[in-house]
Amino acid sequence: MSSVEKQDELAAERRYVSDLYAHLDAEKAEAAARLEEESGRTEGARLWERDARTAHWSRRLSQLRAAENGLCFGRMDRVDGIRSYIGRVGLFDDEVDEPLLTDWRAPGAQPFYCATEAAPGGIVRRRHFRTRGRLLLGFHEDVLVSADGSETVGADSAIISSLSAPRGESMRDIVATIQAEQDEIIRLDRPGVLVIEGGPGTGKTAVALHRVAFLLYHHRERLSRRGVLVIGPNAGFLRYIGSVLPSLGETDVVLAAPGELYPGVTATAEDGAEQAKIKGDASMVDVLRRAVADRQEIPREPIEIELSDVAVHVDAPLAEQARERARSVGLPHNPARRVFREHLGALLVRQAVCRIGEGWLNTDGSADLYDELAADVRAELRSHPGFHDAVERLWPALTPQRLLAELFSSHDRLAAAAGGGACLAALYRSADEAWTIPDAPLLDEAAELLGEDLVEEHRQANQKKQDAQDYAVGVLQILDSHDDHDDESLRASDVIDAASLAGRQEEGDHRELAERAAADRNWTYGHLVVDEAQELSPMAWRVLMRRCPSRSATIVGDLAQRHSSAAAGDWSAVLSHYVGDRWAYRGLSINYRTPIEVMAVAANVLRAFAPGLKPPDSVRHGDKPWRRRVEADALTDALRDAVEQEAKADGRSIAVIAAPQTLATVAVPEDAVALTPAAAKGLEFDVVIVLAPDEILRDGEHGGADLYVALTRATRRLGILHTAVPPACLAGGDDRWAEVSATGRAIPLSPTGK
Ligand SMILES: Nc1ncnc2c1ncn2[C@@H]1O[C@H](COP(=O)(O)OP(=O)(O)OP(=O)(O)O)[C@@H](O)[C@H]1O
Repeated sequence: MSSVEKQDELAAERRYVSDLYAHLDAEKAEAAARLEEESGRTEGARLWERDARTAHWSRRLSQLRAAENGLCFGRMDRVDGIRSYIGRVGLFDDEVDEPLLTDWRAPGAQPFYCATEAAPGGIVRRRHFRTRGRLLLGFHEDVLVSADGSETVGADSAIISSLSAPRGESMRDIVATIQAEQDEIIRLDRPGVLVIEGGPGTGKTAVALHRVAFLLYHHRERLSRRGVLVIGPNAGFLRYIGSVLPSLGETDVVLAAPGELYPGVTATAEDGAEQAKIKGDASMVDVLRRAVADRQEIPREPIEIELSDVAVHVDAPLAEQARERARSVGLPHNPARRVFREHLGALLVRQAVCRIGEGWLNTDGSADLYDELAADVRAELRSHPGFHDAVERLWPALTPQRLLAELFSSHDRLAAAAGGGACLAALYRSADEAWTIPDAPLLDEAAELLGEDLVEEHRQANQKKQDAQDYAVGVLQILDSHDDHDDESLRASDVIDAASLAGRQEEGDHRELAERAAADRNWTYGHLVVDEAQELSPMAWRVLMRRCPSRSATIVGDLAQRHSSAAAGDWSAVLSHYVGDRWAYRGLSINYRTPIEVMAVAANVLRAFAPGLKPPDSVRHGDKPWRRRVEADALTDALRDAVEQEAKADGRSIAVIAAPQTLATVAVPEDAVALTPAAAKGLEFDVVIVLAPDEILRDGEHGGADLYVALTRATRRLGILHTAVPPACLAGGDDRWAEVSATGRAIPLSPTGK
């Protein structure tokens, strides 16, 4: 295409895109007006109708607003002459009854992502638009089949220019440049569990999030009622990915880190490797069971309760009898407490009446008198502090927090909970220590074993909730059975379920779905996404699977990047317990983050610690990495120089990654963010400087994987500051490294001067 033709084409595309924005503005105005009208409606509409329509218009408005930047990002022309524009939302021209813009998730948009020169799939031309705000800056064109039928070479410049752009603080969506191997996974519309595995930078996170947007688009009613739970390794990572789904117009999503799996607790403290391994093991289910059983006590000495006419005694056989009765009903600990209290009370009443009537009360002949006396004793016991204390001591009401805090701070309780199995002494700690991340799944497991907290206020709250839900179920049934519907119209239960409607009945609960779901331990989600899934322990998987009984899940990870010693080493070990072998696996093989030069260094490290694994192939070139060796006491100065040098190029994000013990000894300049390899998981930066890699390798069971993670965070440049002879996996290969001018006190890399 000549440059004049290209200018004409660009002008035509600009006119089209400008019309699309005019259409978008009109739709936004319409949606805002309808939203205002519905939310201000106080009469003439039933409550559920108003809520449903408000939700509908509110969602449409957020989607239209989210589409503002880069509304339209491409065009494709088919062999039959039909032309489609692809964008963030679908727009339709009612006047001419034709689509103006096809939503990227619609089936009609798929060829835009999949057509290749080898398999053009009926597409002759594809254009990728470059935009800034509302402005169309230019386009890249792939001619997939030339006019004379011979295939021509297309360009992948759209993705290369997207990947070469500097990275900001948060991840961007990739709708404009999804690649064919990613598209196949995003659009995989099968129920059940899907595992996505791939090396660093292969787009696993991006693909999983776009898959959520795809599933919400196609199964909106089912999924937005229950929401989607996305689990990521830590708060920093969740912040980093947090704007991707909103930028795609999706908000019914809860993002949480493993330390937040138990509502009300936000655990960020790490455990030592030994503790984490014990706490994450599935055997903790039995440990907790024994810990609960251990709290159902038998007194060593009889407990005396002084009544007005007689003293009664809770001795071992009596307590044993009450405990067996309470255990036999099969309820969790807290609800079973009522059975224990009633049975113990009954046994004590019998004991009291026998003592009071000893010698004069004949139970055969004076039943009325016996009953009268028993009623008096029962009434007295009911409010007797001694009786309450005895019940509290022998079968205490327990919260998960109390159970765990009292277990970890008692050598005796830990020994009892071990029950002859592996020793739990390493878990000992004081009662007031902060919750650790591996504690969160244990708290949730404990909540299962203890049962709903049946103290009065909770009982009442639950009752209120149940009443509201019963009411809501009734409302929905009546509305659905009495309304006349044609097939196209909304039914009450299509747009709102009983739990949501009940939620809105409850006074003052105007929270969004995501907020309500995050606060409710019993909430079950429509779909689950687990990122960095290779890190999760069997105990964490139990909680997650409880939150997702439908087993509709996208699991994303890379076993080569595994840091945790508590996690399983293969996917079947994780999943077989929940879904047998009924899960699908897809791999990603192209690294979109790390330049070829940096990946060559990282691949050597991977080969050293996991020789069987193949590193992903990078798609683009970048700078050669640099390395330098300094004395340990010169590390801060060398780092300051290096950061200063890298910061000269404006707008570059810089990370310094090192083992915790190294970070503790250096001052990291303000222009850079300091991270351990574990905290750097899933993140990326324009420039990464790794300090003392030998320390990273030495730190813990998976030092090799940690170093591999650290080296693969760079999108442009990698630098390494050694304080010792480089480890074998980073030594040699001089042609792989850039020359660096050694300012300051640099010393030879190794004693041989290499
Ligand atoms: N199709 C694409 N178009 C543009 N950018 C892409 C594409 N696929 C991936 N990327 C970019 O590549 C980078 C790496 O993606 P992502 O973080 O999803 O990889 P990952 O496999 O989860 O990596 P890691 O395992 O290292 O955490 C991100 O900047 C992402 O936006």
